[in-house]
Amino acid sequence: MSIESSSDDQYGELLAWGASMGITDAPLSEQKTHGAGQIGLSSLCLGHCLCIASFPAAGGCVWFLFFPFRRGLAAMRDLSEGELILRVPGQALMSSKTARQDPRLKKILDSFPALSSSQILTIHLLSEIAKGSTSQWYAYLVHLPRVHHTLSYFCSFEAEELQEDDAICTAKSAAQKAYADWEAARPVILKMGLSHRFATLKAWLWAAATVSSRSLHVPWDEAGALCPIGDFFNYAPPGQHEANVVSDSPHSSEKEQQLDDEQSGFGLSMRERLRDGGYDTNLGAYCFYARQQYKKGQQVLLCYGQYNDLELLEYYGFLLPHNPNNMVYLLPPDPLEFGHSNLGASSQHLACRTRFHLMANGNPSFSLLAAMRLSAASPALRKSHGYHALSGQQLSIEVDNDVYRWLSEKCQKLLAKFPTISQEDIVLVKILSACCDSNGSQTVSAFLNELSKGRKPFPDFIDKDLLTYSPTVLENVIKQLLQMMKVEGFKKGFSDHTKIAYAFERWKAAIQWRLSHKAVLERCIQYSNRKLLLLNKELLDR
Ligand SMILES: C[S@@+](CC[C@H](N)C(=O)[O-])C[C@H]1O[C@@H](n2cnc3c(N)ncnc32)[C@H](O)[C@@H]1O
Repeated sequence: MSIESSSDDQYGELLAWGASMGITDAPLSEQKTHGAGQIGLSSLCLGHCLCIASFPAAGGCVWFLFFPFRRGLAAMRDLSEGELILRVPGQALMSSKTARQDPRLKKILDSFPALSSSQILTIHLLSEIAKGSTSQWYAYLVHLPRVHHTLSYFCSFEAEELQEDDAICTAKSAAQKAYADWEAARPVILKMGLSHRFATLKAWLWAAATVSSRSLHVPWDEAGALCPIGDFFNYAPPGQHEANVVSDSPHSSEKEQQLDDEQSGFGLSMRERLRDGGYDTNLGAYCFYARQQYKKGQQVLLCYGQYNDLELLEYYGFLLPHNPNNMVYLLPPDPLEFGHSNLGASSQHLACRTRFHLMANGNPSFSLLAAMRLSAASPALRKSHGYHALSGQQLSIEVDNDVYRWLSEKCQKLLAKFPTISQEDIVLVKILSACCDSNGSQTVSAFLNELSKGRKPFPDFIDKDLLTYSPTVLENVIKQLLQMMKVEGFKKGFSDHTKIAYAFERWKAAIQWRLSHKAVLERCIQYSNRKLLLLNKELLDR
């Protein structure tokens, strides 16, 4: 078993509370044999299929800072694909419905009709936490994570470190939206008479991020519901086994390209999307199914939906080492860029921007390729053979030549706009990881001390292989670290090692995000250049 099973002591009360609420991982047949009303046959709600466990968090964990482990659910025995593995009855969920079951909260909420569902759920969470041990969800609430690193937490420096305009804008908007939501919800929190600490922006950010990163879809409320125990499942992206993210091999056919496009777009099979489970109105419970076979001890994962890297960071505060659904949006060129008139060219580009993107493996999406081919074709060719492009076919070798040259140059230009190169990002991530992983706060402070004394050789705890990087790369990295030390938030937090370490984690996440963004552009350049070589050969052979 590559995991550490968490003792029943630590989660004993939660598991017993879960059983009393009817949460169970026992098979439905047992419930039938023993009759309804005896769902919790065992005194603990887990143990038949699942247990709470800690898994090594290498590569993907952002918020479990000083603990290189991530909590999740493990298989207690071999599980087969499609097996029902957990049921959480509706009465155990926290949603806007249960918010309105609290008569005091309902009365106040009724006088604030403009609040969104997410705001209501966030207020509900804060109000239950404020109740302490008298809350019916107390046993669950005490196990919620204390820290999140969703984009709403990013300060201006951290947002800018994403280095890409759309991403920076998304991060800043997330922080602004959280602030605006808090301002609008604060009168409700104050009217409820909760203590001042529950009305702070800090408390709001935490509660809103908890809702964002843990709520599951329910049919009756767009904010979803908090689902005790069910929200212990960590995430696996859809289509993980089909997509070959790291492969650099070009597509052998346009058909294959279309298939990839569909898998990473709207073409996921219903089965792929739904087999994880959802709220079952017949059973009156949230039901979870094994999405694949699991061996005893393996981590059981849940697909929360299809997200690119920025969305994972925005809603969940973490990044996957390889996300098959990552993408880089890219608007197709205007025909004018190829010296052709744009009369008669499609003007739908802005309307369906998301369909124009580079996929995680660097290949253009089906729609982007079709649009580039149409733009690169002469008006006459566009008119006579444009439909070929729309069905994924080449219009001519010359057109494809122009397309892939444009694409390669475009990606090079985009890469050149970034203030750092990938190698510098890699070194920075290594340094920040060393700061956060080894000795936690002590390491951070030792590191900052070394830096403030202007010592150029990296402190001992930093990976020695850093010295194999070119002096220019290292100089630039040191410049960035020193620049970061001047940032107001960091300066103030120097005495608080935990705060600094959290800030390092967010900074690291921003750098990792831009690294994976650049990696897609780099893969696209390689892909386009390989295509150009093949096309040139075809031209010569003609
Ligand atoms: C619904 S909770 C899952 C359970 C959570 N690990 C816990 O201990 O409560 C979602 C959060 O878990 C973490 N998480 C989930 N899947 C992850 C993954 N594949 N890699 C890294 N972190 C993940 C992220 O912090 C995310 O916001």
